[in-house]
Amino acid sequence: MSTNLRILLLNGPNLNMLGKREPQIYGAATLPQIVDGLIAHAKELNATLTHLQSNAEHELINAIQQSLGQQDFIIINPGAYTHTSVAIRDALLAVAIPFIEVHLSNVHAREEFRRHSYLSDIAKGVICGLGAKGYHYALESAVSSLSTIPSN
Ligand SMILES: O=C1C[C@@](O)(C(=O)O)C[C@@H](O)[C@@H]1O
Repeated sequence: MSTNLRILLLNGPNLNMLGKREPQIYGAATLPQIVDGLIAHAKELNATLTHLQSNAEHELINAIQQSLGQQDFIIINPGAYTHTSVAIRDALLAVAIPFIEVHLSNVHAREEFRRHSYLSDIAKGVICGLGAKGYHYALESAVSSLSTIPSN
């Protein structure tokens, strides 16, 4: 397996409130607990995981832009920006880094407005409704897809 795959994990608005925020929907784990588990998992898979959570759309966009040439894959839970942000879609299209969209909750089993995503049709894949495990499945999928790309 190749080494040093670089994966950027982005979490959007209100995901810093995990653990306190509607735990019946989003679970009891805090974001630091989830991220620590993912960093450890990434290490086992010979990947480096960098994380940013932001409540500000422009910070997420800046992080996506700065990923060009620096990151091999993006795992993103855009939070509510999923349903509103043409700008995050455009940033992901601009850098053309493959990404997986993750949601803790099953957005299709909730309010109607959560069913539309500005990102899903350009994502490599979408995982929703599986709680924090969804991030781990995304990580495994990212590493396995990157590891099958032949290197020179
Ligand atoms: O903030 C969030 C979290 C979410 O992305 C999820 O992880 O289930 C689903 C979004 O609809 C919501 O706005």
